[in-house]
Amino acid sequence: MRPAARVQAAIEILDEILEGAPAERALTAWARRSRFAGSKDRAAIRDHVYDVLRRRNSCAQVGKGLTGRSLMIGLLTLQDQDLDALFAGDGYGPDKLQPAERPSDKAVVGNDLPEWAIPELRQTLGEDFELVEAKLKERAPVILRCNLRKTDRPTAIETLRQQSIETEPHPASDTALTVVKGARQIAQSAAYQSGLVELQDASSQAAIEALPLRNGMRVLDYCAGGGGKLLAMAARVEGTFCAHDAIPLRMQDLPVRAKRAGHKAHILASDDLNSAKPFDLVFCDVPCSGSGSWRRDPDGKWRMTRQDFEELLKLQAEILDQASHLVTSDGTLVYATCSMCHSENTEQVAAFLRTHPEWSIQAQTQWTPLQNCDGFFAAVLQKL
Ligand SMILES: C[S@@+](CC[C@H](N)C(=O)[O-])C[C@H]1O[C@@H](n2cnc3c(N)ncnc32)[C@H](O)[C@@H]1O
Repeated sequence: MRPAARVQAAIEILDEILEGAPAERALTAWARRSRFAGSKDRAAIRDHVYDVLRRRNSCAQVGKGLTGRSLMIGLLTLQDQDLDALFAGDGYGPDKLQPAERPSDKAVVGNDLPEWAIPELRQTLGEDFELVEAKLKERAPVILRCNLRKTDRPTAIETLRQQSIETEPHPASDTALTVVKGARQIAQSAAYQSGLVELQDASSQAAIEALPLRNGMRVLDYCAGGGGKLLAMAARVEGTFCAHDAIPLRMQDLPVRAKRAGHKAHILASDDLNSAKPFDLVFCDVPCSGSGSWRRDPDGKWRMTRQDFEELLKLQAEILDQASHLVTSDGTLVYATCSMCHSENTEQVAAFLRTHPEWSIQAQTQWTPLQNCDGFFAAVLQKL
């Protein structure tokens, strides 16, 4: 496909997203009905769509409208691309640019955040708010976790290099590697397929590294999902690792991932929890706004409403309370989110402590993209 045809494809996909389709679904549906497109075309179109979603307000402002076409005019202007060459009206490219569509001044006012999130983020980030907001417009780096059960970081770097994937150590965690070349080869590489490395952001790895894990512990990942946090914990110590999720289907890949990594994960249904022995550590990676990972999932940023957010806050408090009953009398409860919103993090922990005076905070950490990682929050709570 020529660059202009890729732009036209992005316009059509963005129109579907604006009508309510989730971005991933719209991209997949387009790829299915466009068998002529190769993997490079699909990747380029995806980049256009995600670049727009990261800066939707700015693109709409410069492109003077909230349609796929205006957003792409805005994006390409912000990227200093030759608009007339791309909107030439030939082949499979978009129609010629009309005089009224000429973009407005590139100087953008305002930000690329939903209204409800602005006070939340300001409260957490203080004077870093503008810097973090600017970072959220960028593409996120690809980060790997080297699996300490199978390798160490220098060996993983060398093994990946032999497979044409260049990485460098990430300062946030002793297991984290930033991919600087060859990101698209990772899933097919022997290093990934044999479980030497996993995809995981550096802040999640740093949060796991800071936990008081010891050999022999019984650990429960209460909101396990795909099991990323469970696998990262199991790589660090010998113990019994159990996984639970309110939607068990979300854990369907976990057994295969655990096997690849050389661990065992015991899947527990909600009913099993009632009769389970207490756990030394319960990790709650609760459902959240995802504001810390809006670089990776910018669609999520525009989908959540204030009402959704308030419902999430209630659910988070319920999960924290339920999970606290599953911990041994001297055990550890970890509350984590991939959010930078005040109400989801420190406020949520403070509210829990007010109603559960038998718990105290051992550590509470907020990561932000200014540390070259996704925003993430973890509070380690100990029973008194
Ligand atoms: C942030 S995701 C977990 C991601 C996962 N820990 C990982 O590292 O891949 C939150 C998970 O919580 C689950 N969840 C939602 N409500 C829950 C509840 N009441 N109890 C337990 N899990 C719940 C969701 O199904 C979702 O998989």
